[in-house]
Amino acid sequence: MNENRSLRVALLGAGSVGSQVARLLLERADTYEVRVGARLELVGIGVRNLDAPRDVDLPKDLLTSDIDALVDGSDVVVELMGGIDPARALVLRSLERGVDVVTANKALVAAHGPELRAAASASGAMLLYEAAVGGAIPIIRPLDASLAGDRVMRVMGIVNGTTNYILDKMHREGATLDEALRVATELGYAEADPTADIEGFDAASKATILASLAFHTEVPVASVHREGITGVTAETVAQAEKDDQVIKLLAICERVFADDGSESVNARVYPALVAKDHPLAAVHEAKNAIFIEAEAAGDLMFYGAGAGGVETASAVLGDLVSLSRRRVAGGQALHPGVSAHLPVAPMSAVVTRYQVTIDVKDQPGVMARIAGKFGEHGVSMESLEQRISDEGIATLVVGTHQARESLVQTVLEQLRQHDDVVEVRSFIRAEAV
Ligand SMILES: NC(=O)c1ccc[n+]([C@@H]2O[C@H](COP(=O)([O-])OP(=O)(O)OC[C@H]3O[C@@H](n4cnc5c(N)ncnc54)[C@H](O)[C@@H]3O)[C@@H](O)[C@H]2O)c1
Ligand SMILES: N[C@@H](CCO)C(=O)O
Ligand code: NA
Repeated sequence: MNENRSLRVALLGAGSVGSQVARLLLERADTYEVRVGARLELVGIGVRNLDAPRDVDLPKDLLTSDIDALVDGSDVVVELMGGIDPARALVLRSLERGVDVVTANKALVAAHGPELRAAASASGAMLLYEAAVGGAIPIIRPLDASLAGDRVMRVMGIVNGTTNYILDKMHREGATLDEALRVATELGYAEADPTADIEGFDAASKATILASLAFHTEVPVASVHREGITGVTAETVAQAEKDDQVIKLLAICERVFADDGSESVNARVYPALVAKDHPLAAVHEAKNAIFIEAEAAGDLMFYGAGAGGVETASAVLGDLVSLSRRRVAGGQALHPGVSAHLPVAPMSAVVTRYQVTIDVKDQPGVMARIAGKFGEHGVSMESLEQRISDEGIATLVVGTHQARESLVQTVLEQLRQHDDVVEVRSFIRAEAV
């Protein structure tokens, strides 16, 4: 901070989120000065193309394509470019120089969190990333600070706005995935490459961040089991509707206990069935909702805008005000390292419920033989229903009680080879039914 009590803020990226951060930072400069005790002076906005059309009219003299010079002449960097390169190098260089950083870049934090935190700890700089998970919803700080004295057992919820928007439109309006994705992109919810959303990479990055904070351990993004929503068809949606259920892309992070009492953690992302009367089913459009189960606190629920430029800008600005206050007060930045070294349990060790839809040859005794396959492997069935019978083919829907993933996968493999089976049509986990 200089003698005039101002902090030089460099903004990198002026897309959906960045342009809103710039607008609010300029409009609210006087308010923030009072809140922080120093002026947050936007010294430049790093962009790729000075003349690109933008959602917001930004002062031309603030735009620059010389990002290195901008970063090197700042006290705080707000990284809203997205992607790994050059974001990683810019953030790392800033932290190494003792420059505080705010980012919304979950891909970066998930893949390089330990490296970035180490650089911040070494120089005393601060790294905040509230916007990286749940958009506007405060979720990073509650996990990192408010629940620091508790023992979190499970974190579960909807953490990707784009896929929630798409699935919601498929259920409520019969939209196709492609149509709904186009609108979600226009609304500024999707990633620059929307494959990250629909294939579950974005949610997996968020699951890594949530699990690492919740369990104080390192959960590499590569260890997160990931399934996206491209396999969710109009037929799966219609079947869920018939059963008063909806399909939601869920991220689940939990402690897993083996029979010998040893503890590990698991983080996973997949589309799952949710009962229509469960609160998650009422999460529409690009909203997110995250449930935390903690030993002392019990059940907590966080809900709000999970994506969107201006909504996400709120979380970015919250971080900016917060770290600037600390800078003004002269406080030391704290980046607690990993305090538990828990192994990551593979997907095969997970226990949950399942729904399997199987086309079988419609002949005497077939239901009993299919049921027998589940029983043989210790997978207990909750329901077995014959849905349709047409031209000698019957469609069976099997719902299981809690079962281990490895056992269910073995049953599926054997069913695919079974003489009675024409096709295993779909397989989905039932998480909140
Ligand atoms: N959009 C959301 O709802 C949302 C919510 C939470 C977090 N985020 C995260 O925020 C970040 C920004 O997202 P966005 O939606 O604003 O993206 P965006 O694609 O709308 O904007 C990114 C901007 O950065 C610019 N940029 C990219 N690389 C650059 C480079 N090398 N040099 C200069 N400029 C460069 C792009 O030209 C673009 O204008 C991403 O990390 C994203 O994951 C977005
Ligand atoms: N593309 C992301 C942005 C918010 O992180 C989403 O749809 O959730
Ligand atoms: Na958030």
